[in-house]
Amino acid sequence: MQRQPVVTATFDSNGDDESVFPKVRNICCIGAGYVGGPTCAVLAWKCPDIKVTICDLSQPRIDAWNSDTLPIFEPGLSEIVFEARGRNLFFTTDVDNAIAEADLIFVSVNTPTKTSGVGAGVAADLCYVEAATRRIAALSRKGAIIVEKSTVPCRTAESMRQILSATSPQEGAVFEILSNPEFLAEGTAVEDLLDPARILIGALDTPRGQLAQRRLVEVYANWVAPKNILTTSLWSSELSKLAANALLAQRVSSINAIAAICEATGSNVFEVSNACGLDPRIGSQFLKAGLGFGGSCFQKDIFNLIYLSTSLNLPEVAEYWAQVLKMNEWTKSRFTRGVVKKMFSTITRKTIVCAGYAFKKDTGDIREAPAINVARDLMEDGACLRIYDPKVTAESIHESLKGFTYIDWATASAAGPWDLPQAGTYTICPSLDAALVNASALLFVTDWSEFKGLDLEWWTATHAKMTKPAMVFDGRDILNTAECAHLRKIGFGVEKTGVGHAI
Ligand SMILES: NC(=O)C1=CN([C@@H]2O[C@H](COP(=O)(O)OP(=O)(O)OC[C@H]3O[C@@H](n4cnc5c(N)ncnc54)[C@H](O)[C@@H]3O)[C@@H](O)[C@H]2O)C=CC1
Ligand SMILES: O=C(O)[C@H]1O[C@H](OP(=O)(O)OP(=O)(O)OC[C@H]2O[C@@H](n3ccc(=O)[nH]c3=O)[C@H](O)[C@@H]2O)[C@H](O)[C@@H](O)[C@@H]1O
Repeated sequence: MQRQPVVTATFDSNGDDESVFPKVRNICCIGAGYVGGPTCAVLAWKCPDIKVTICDLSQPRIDAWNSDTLPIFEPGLSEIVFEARGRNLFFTTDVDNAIAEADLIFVSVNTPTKTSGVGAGVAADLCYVEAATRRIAALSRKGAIIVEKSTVPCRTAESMRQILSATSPQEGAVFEILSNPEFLAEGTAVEDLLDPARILIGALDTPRGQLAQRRLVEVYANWVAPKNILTTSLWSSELSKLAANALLAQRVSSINAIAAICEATGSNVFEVSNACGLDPRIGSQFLKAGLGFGGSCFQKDIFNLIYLSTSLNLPEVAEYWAQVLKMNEWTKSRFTRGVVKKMFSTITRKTIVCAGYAFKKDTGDIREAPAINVARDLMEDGACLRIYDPKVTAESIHESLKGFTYIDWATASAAGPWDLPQAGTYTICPSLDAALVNASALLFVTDWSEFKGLDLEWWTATHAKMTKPAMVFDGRDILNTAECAHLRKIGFGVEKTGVGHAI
């Protein structure tokens, strides 16, 4: 029998019978990534009466979630997963069954920037959101509350609604779409989820939309204070997520622009940002100058905003946001240019240590990490790079440096200074101490806590084993003013991003 689409019944806004969406008991999360995994693990931990099934198409990812070594590193996450897993938290590749059973479905799939076709390089690729929506339409037996967790362009819920209306074969299935963007930051995901600054839930202003919104509010109310749960319209909620990331990224680009002025004028960007941040109208957060922002979202979400502005015929708005990205790219390359310049304008065959590779501390994620640009630029200039990061896997470093020659640690560590057969190579090192033997320069590229507060003895021993003149380039505010002075006394050349030499 041919399946008949149920067109109007699925979004009938007059049906405000509470039983349409009973209290949430069974949640499915599509996408077991950096957002879906931690978000729904915390939800399950906080709501033992709700069954939470996190599903993904990737078998290795689900296997890792079901193992002792989770696929992502987040402080505090494993304890939560180990406690809830098997009780009311489940990880599976059986996406279809999880959808069929659920009364609320989070869509937490990836929304990367398109790499080809219309909008290539700027527009969000919604193919994963659409595929998930079509799966829900096909399999949800009675309908469900569908929650956009992924970051999506404004009005994506409308496209999802049309797909559900046109393709759901289940007679009488009732769907409602909410927007509930995620604001967690990697490295502090568990903290952010347990004590969120706000939970944002957007819904249509219809009785059914409001009912669905109430159901999701009830879930969060298990651990989030009511004053921190914000309800808005669907479109405001979708746009708020893009706006929040754009505003945060803009602050980072703004302070990096000031950092360049500081270096040229002999001032100190950390003193400047402290002075500015004490004004409560400005605030102190997100004013740390450095190597530029990385991570999977800031760039992608600003591109998204640029594409939206352009398609709304607002070229000046698009240009404004494009400048934030331009400044970020310039910041990353400025750092590398500074390194080359200070090392007598040549780094060919010089051993340079890249301390950190993740886009920020407390994560193993390297998506859009400034370290990748730095590593590639330095190798193109002939450096023999030694990379050390406490959490990033060798596999992902290799993936990000395809096309460059890898030299294993045994070979690299046996070679003396300038002894490597080839310029422009990289090695992954077992520790920072080991990496520094015979190195010409140490670059702080990620703000790992273990790089901070290294004592005078350590620095003296390090200077002794490095090739002279030994240089330290601090791109992540690792060294304070007193430490910089101590290091110079020992004999290091020290350059800190955003800090000009006193005149
Ligand atoms: N990474 C972060 O810190 C944050 C990300 N976001 C947003 O959340 C969304 C997800 O981001 P991440 O978790 O970082 O991505 P991710 O790439 O780590 O995870 C997405 C997962 O979805 C799975 N998937 C894709 N299509 C599927 C389908 N049809 N059925 C089942 N599984 C499917 C993929 O296999 C992948 O494992 C994005 O829109 C992102 O912008 C929002 C806030 C923070
Ligand atoms: O949508 C997302 O993916 C998330 O993006 C960011 O979170 P995240 O990218 O994980 O990490 P951030 O702490 O925001 O740092 C982003 C980048 O900016 C850099 N940064 C941050 C702050 C600062 O002052 N200076 C600075 O250079 C960091 O080193 C890092 O490379 C936002 O902070 C989250 O609210 C949002 O949910």
